Amino acid sequence: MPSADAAEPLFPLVIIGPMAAGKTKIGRRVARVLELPFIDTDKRIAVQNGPISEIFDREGEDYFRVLEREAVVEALAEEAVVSLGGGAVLHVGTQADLAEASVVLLTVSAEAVQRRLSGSGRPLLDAESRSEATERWQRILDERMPVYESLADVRFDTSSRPIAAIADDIVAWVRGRS
Ligand SMILES: Nc1ncnc2c1ncn2[C@@H]1O[C@H](COP(=O)(O)OP(=O)(O)O)[C@@H](O)[C@H]1O
Ligand SMILES: O=C(O)C1=C[C@@H](OP(=O)(O)O)[C@@H](O)[C@H](O)C1
Ligand SMILES: [Mg+2]
Repeated sequence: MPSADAAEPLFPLVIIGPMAAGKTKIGRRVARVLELPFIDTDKRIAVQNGPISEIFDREGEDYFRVLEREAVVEALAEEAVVSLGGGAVLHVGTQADLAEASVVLLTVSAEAVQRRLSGSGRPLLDAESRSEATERWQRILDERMPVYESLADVRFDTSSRPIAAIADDIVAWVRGRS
């Protein structure tokens, strides 16, 4: 993992990581504390196109990824805290863009994520049971972890601490580099 360099520009400040790691909730909180705008790319896509699960049903994942890439490009142009969807980092253009950004990776254990998944509206985790959803989550994470790790400047685990405490740690990291 590259080390943070205080000479590098802070923006964009981007939160990445697996589904239900806390990117949306914690990113919003970080933005509030830093008094910056907050952008969640999934939220933007949903405002313009309807719920994510309906986009997957209607048009398929590939179409969602096109919309997602457009939302990411737009978001990264702003001085904001930007939380991405878990799969946004699969796009090679986004990987290149994130190499120039400040990137915070949020991680979470499978045990903790299991409690966060019920009725989550995440089409890739649609399953009969919570344990099946967690198995899917794990398989997807195993595939993506090398990408997350290659892009991250710093990482925080969200499995067992409150959202506010994790957000404060991220803010301290940001302030330490600016
Ligand atoms: N540190 C945490 N402790 C407990 N629950 C959390 C924590 N962070 C997030 N959650 C919960 O997990 C769920 C997923 O959070 P969310 O921010 O939507 O994750 P992501 O955007 O990474 O998919 C939400 O219900 C949220 O309240
Ligand atoms: O990991 C993924 O491929 C996805 C993650 C979701 O966002 P969160 O990571 O915020 O749940 C959302 O973009 C979509 O359901 C696909
Ligand atoms: Mg999210």
